[in-house]
Amino acid sequence: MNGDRITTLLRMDGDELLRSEPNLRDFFASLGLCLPREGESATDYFASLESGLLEDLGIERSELGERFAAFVRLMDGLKSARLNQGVESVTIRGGHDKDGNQEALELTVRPGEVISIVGPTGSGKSRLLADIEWMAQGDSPTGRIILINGQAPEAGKRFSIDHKLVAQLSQNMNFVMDMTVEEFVAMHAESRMVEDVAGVTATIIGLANDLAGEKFSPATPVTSLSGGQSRALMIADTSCLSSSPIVLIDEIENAGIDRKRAVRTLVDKRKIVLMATHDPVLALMGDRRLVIKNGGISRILETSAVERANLSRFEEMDNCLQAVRNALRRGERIEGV
Ligand SMILES: Nc1ncnc2c1ncn2[C@@H]1O[C@H](COP(=O)(O)OP(=O)(O)OP(=O)(O)O)[C@@H](O)[C@H]1O
Repeated sequence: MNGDRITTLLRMDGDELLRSEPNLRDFFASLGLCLPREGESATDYFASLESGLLEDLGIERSELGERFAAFVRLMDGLKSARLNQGVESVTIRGGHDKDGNQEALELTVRPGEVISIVGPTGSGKSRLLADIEWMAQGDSPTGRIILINGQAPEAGKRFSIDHKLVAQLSQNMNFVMDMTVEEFVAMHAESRMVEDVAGVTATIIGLANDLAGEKFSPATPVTSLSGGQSRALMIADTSCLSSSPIVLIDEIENAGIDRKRAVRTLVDKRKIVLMATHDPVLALMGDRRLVIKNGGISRILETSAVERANLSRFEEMDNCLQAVRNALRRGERIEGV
């Protein structure tokens, strides 16, 4: 289909390539590679990579071109999919908290915004996500009303499974099917009618392995994936295959996956992202944060410039803790910190 375009991209100067297709940065990052330099085409770059490095990364040189092509097709497919399906805004019209006190607010969120949801355990963060997922119309325990483009969605849209407006990544991923990872992802890719099922499947599994601490193979049965691995697979799958304009993320916990990278993978300028979290770094990645107390939204805070400036410091602290966690998982002593 777009073979000429792929050939052109492969021959383009590295700098120009990344300027015209900034998303390709993710392609190189997902393989653990640096970016091609100015004056160097992707083809030249692939040819110049050291064999030892490729071996370490577990990629054959001959696969690089195919993977590149699969990524470009995926990117083009997503662009042409009607990504936001006409969703210009989501409005949360307040209901009441657990004691019946009114939640006096009307909050409108637009594509490109990332909203974090914070609050103590049991305060109602998941409930808020569920209200949005099911586009509550005063018929949930909170009495909230969710509007799409300022209007109540038609019942058909609300309960449609094929054209879901919302992609929900929930806390528990329980696979019950007797399938390998590859079969599972391929089945999903087929159901989304992508052209290059094998390429897309390889891209998703590659991305999931980048996010997961412990690697898994395409032949691993989905039922034997760990919590973190299945979560990583779901994140990669959602980011590559979901065309839903609204993405809900319920706590990317510390199950050994690269949480910040996972969130960056899911955030798309054309989507509305709402994320419940207890993690300060993830919370501050949002443009605004909703503070939930006793079942109601008690405050809406815009992430301030000072908080953003602090974020890099918190990230450093988080990286340090993450290194300790990883060392602990590897069975090492934690003495040299
Ligand atoms: N406004 C409300 N009115 C009545 N019940 C509510 C309200 N908000 C939340 N609940 C209920 O409170 C319980 C806890 O809420 P929820 O699971 O959303 O908490 P959470 O903040 O996600 O907790 P955690 O951080 O542990 O995941 C649920 O049973 C939920 O349905």
